[in-house]
Amino acid sequence: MRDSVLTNKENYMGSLLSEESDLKKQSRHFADELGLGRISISAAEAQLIKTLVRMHGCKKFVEIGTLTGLSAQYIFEALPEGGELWTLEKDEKHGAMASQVFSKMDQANKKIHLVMGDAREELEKLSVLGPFDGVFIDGNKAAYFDYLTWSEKNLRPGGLILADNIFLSGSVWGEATQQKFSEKQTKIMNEFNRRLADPNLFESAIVPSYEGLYIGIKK
Ligand SMILES: C[S@@+](CC[C@H](N)C(=O)[O-])C[C@H]1O[C@@H](n2cnc3c(N)ncnc32)[C@H](O)[C@@H]1O
Repeated sequence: MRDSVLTNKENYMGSLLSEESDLKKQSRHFADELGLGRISISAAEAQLIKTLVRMHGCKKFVEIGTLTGLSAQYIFEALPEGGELWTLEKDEKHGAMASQVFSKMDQANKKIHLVMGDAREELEKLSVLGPFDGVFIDGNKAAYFDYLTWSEKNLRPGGLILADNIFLSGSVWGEATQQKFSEKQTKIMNEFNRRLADPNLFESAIVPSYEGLYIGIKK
C-alpha cells in the first residue's frame, strides 16, 4: 500500500521480501497509470494475506475489489491444485487491466474468475457455488457490512475472513483524515468492526497495519 505513507518499519519489512514478479509489477504499473497506486496493497500485507490463505488451506476463495489484480495474484499463488478464485470488480477500466494480467497467469491447475459488476449483486449470484473457504474484503467501504453478511451465509464453518482498511485512516476512532470518509462510511465500518469482534460469531484479530487488516474465522 501507499508508498508515500510507508513508515521505516514497513519499508524494512518490504526490504526482506523477494522482488515482485514482472506480472505483479504490471498490476502496480496499471494501478499507477490509473492514479491509484496508493490503494494497491503493499507487498508486506499481500504476503501476509497469502500466508494466511495458505495456512488456512483455502481452496475456494472470493476477493471483493480486484483493482488491477495485484492482491488476486498473491491469493491465487496460495491456493492448492484445483483451487478457484473469484475476484469481483465493478469498474470496467480496472477490470480490463486485471483481465490482461490474469490472461498471462498459469491456470493449468487452478482457475481465476474475474466477475464484473456491483459486488453486492454478483455475490448473490455466486452463492450457488458455495460454500467458500475464505473471502478478502477490499471493495466499496460503505458495503463492508453487507459483504460480511454474505460471508456469514456463504463461508463454511471455520472459513477465513480478511478485510483491509478497517481503520478508514483513523476515522473510525474520530480522527480527521486527509482522505474524506463520509459519516455513513464511518458508521458502517464501525458496525462491521463490532460484528467481527463478536466472539459468538467469529474468532478474530486485528493486524495494526497502517490501514488495519481484520482476520476473522467464522464459528
Ligand atoms: C482498494 S481497491 C482493491 C485493491 C486490490 N484488492 C489490490 O490490493 O490489488 C478497491 C476496488 O474495489 C472496486 N469497487 C468499489 N466499489 C465496488 C463495488 N460496489 N463492487 C465491486 N467492486 C467495487 C474499485 O473499483 C477498486 O478497484
